Amino acid sequence: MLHPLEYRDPQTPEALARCLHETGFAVLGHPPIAEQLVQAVYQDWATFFTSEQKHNHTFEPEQQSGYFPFQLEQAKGHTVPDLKEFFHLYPWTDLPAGIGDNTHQLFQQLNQLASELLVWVEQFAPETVSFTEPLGRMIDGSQETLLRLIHYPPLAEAIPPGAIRAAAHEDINLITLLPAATAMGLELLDPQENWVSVPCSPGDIVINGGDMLQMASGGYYRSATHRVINPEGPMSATSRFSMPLFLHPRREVVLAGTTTARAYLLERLAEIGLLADGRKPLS
Ligand SMILES: O=C(O)CCC(=O)C(=O)O
Ligand SMILES: [Fe+2]
Repeated sequence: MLHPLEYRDPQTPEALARCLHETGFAVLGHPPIAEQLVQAVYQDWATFFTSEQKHNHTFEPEQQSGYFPFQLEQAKGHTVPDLKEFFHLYPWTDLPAGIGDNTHQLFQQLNQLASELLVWVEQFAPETVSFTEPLGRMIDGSQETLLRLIHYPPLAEAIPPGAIRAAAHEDINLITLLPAATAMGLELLDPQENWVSVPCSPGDIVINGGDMLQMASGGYYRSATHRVINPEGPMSATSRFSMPLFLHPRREVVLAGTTTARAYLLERLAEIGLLADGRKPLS
């Protein structure tokens, strides 16, 4: 099911649409993104997460841009915080010192690839599915799209009960492009409710549909539930890095009916309490 679809294979546009319909997930092999670029970006951010300067970039709740520290404390209520720290980079976010142009290049290249994939997704949707504007264009010039650079540190000896690297969730946005992470751990909940491990060969890109695509397609495309599980054995002493690009439409784009992308996002953020206390991240 999750065999990589080859970017250049003429069957791939249709197969990608089918995967996003059936499972909400696909893996793209040999995409037009240089693996060296991905590795260079991982290197830069590994250095950032190691240095104490990261604390000078702590996010502002209003903007949701910047560094989100690892949350050691036991969270209130039912939620246990994920075992991760991360940085949210929007097109307008200032890069921390030491982060080079590679990160901007990767952002731009992934964004361009996403436009192409969205054209395929629209082209191979059934005629009964109509979008309010061409899907590929919804993300043009969007200031809401963000690259989330994530560091999952080695597991501590005592982790809070139930805490995992990333708890089961769906992404809010249209689609997500995820260059292969540095280690395994990503799992997808398939339509039969089984957790399936998502492969991550270096160079591949994992694609998943989000809630906005599900809504804009009247439910045709699935927003798949996924999570990142904790490693076992020697791997638990190692870090894992990943960097999903969450593609968001421009804020005024109408997703369905009269709901704009902005209104939908605010609704979702209010639901998860983000607007109230600014602690929870955006996906
Ligand atoms: O780290 C990963 O592989 C996935 C992360 C993820 O799903 C998210 O941040 O929304
Ligand atoms: Fe996610």
